[in-house]
Amino acid sequence: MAEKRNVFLVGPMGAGKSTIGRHLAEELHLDFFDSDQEIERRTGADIAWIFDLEGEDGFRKREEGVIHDLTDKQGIVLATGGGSVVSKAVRNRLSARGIVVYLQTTIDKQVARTQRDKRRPLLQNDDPEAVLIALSEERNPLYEEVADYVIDTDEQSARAVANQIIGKIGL
Ligand SMILES: Nc1ncnc2c1ncn2[C@@H]1O[C@H](COP(=O)(O)OP(=O)(O)O)[C@@H](O)[C@H]1O
Ligand SMILES: O=C(O)C1=C[C@@H](OP(=O)(O)O)[C@@H](O)[C@H](O)C1
Ligand SMILES: [Mg+2]
Repeated sequence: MAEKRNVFLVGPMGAGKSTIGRHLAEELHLDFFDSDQEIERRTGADIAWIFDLEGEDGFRKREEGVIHDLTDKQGIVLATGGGSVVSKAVRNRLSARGIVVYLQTTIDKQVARTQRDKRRPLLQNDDPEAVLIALSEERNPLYEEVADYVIDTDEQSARAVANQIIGKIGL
């Protein structure tokens, strides 16, 4: 049987990777994974607690390991965490193992979509917008580097974005 393709979603916090990924997997009849959820499942600890105990470096090591393991699979949609692409090993692994889709959005939408959710430790401070701007300067070139496709998520519902991805990637 022909190898089943994987779809990997990358992009910043609030781009909609976790939400759109779920819809995409449902539509394509693929299994859905989320690297943050998988880290929490394996450790039995939430992301904020891991950041507290192990720092961002500890979290990144776990994230890299989880993404490496999940990308061994075939026929999955994987929503990655927004910072995972900082690792070159992660970027290489995603490129080698599936179709990489960069979900793009504006800083304003990121702020609006993440402000009520206390689960993102990097945004629990006085000026989350400034953090998102700084991260975008560092990471947007990396999302672009690794992406096979770039999709704007600003003006459409999560389900509509999932359908647009399906149209573009031709799965
Ligand atoms: N296209 C969209 N339009 C409106 N709201 C969205 C869209 N995509 C995601 N959201 C909402 O934004 C929030 C963050 O989405 P999430 O999937 O967690 O993003 P990410 O995983 O990229 O950080 C959630 O409340 C989700 O329902
Ligand atoms: O951008 C980041 O560094 C992070 C993004 C989060 O995932 P989402 O991109 O799904 O919000 C999560 O992995 C963690 O809070 C760190
Ligand atoms: Mg997510």
